[in-house]
Amino acid sequence: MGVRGRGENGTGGGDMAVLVTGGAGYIGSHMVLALLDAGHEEVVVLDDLSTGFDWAVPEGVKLVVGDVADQALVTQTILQHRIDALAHFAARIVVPDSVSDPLGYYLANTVKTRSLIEASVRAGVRHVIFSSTAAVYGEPEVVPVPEDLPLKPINPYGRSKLMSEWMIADAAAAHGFSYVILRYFNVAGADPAGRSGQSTPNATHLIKVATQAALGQRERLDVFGTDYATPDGSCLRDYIQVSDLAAAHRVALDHLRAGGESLTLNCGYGRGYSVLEVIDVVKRLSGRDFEVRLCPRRPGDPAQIVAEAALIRDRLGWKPRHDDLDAIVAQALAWEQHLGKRNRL
Ligand SMILES: NC(=O)c1ccc[n+]([C@@H]2O[C@H](COP(=O)([O-])OP(=O)(O)OC[C@H]3O[C@@H](n4cnc5c(N)ncnc54)[C@H](O)[C@@H]3O)[C@@H](O)[C@H]2O)c1
Ligand SMILES: O=c1ccn([C@@H]2O[C@H](COP(=O)(O)OP(=O)(O)O[C@H]3O[C@H](CO)[C@@H](O)[C@H](O)[C@H]3O)[C@@H](O)[C@H]2O)c(=O)[nH]1
Repeated sequence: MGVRGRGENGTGGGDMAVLVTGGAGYIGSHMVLALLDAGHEEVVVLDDLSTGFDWAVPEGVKLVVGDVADQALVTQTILQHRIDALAHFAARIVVPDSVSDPLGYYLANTVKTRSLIEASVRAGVRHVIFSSTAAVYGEPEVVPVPEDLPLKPINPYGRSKLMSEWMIADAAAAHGFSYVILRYFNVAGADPAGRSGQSTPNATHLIKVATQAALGQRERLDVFGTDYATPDGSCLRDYIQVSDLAAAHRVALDHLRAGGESLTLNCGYGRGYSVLEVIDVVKRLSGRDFEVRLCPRRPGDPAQIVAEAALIRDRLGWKPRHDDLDAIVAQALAWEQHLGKRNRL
């Protein structure tokens, strides 16, 4: 372990590079933009394009198309591009899918992460940033949820991510790399400059689905459950804007490269909105009154999940700049319109 090398076609210069797995996807593409905007030019994306898009990777950024579990490819990429840090976004991400296909999720999110971490550590990666999720808390007894609450995920997706968290912490202790595990709450919105957004055609995320309904791309919106123990009976979520989340990764990278300690941090704003509140905002901002159907609960959904959001500000000095549901929904609507035009071309 710990042997570094350099391939014949290295990125060059003294700077080390970041490997972003899943960088052609929604959140990963925003991290690539955040790194470029901050002047980190040495970024390499590894993505199998299963849910991502090659056009989401900015020009000039190297895209390696392949699987994170392909250890030969990972090793070659790390050595060739002098990678010292790994930001691991690649995963399957849909909670109800994980309930119907748990083995697929444990393979994609746990087994493949094990393979990636092994290859990365062997090739000399020093720092790991891992995309975890609020789903590791399950149905929390305390809201807002602090990081040290007992972890009791209630769906295979959350368990697949929690196992990876444990694996990364154990491997870091044994092999001497440092890590930041970021537990995202509900990620939404788009790059305010319109360079990227949530582009998966069959995405299941509430704000995406609601904006598609508002723009006439879906017949209606189904609300999954109105009998929860919440103020209006629908589920409460803490929606974090995607560029704010990307900025959290950037400061996490700076922290680790400066020799900072390993951390596990919530990424949210600390305030919950109900499904019905979100729908109202989408209707108001779009000016469209689409059909909303009240449906039974969806399997695997916790009633409410809101971040205790102080630790990341304290430890990383992270300051959100887009904590505003109206702005998040407006960005999502603008991105959906952009995609609509793009698809008609
Ligand atoms: N979107 C959210 O609200 C949310 C919340 C919490 C955590 N997360 C986590 O954030 C990360 C990114 O999610 P996203 O919303 O950007 O999803 P996404 O589907 O847009 O991005 C995932 C990317 O990973 C790629 N990928 C998947 N499996 C791969 C593999 N085996 N090898 C190489 N590439 C692979 C896909 O092609 C895609 O580009 C995931 O780890 C997810 O669990 C997302
Ligand atoms: O058409 C829809 C879509 C969603 N919802 C509800 O809206 C809420 C949010 O759902 P969704 O946007 O699908 O996100 P979550 O299931 O909360 O999961 C997201 O947020 C988690 C962190 O909280 C991440 O781990 C997951 O990857 C990410 O998909 C839930 O109550 C859903 O039941 C609806 O009522 N109708």
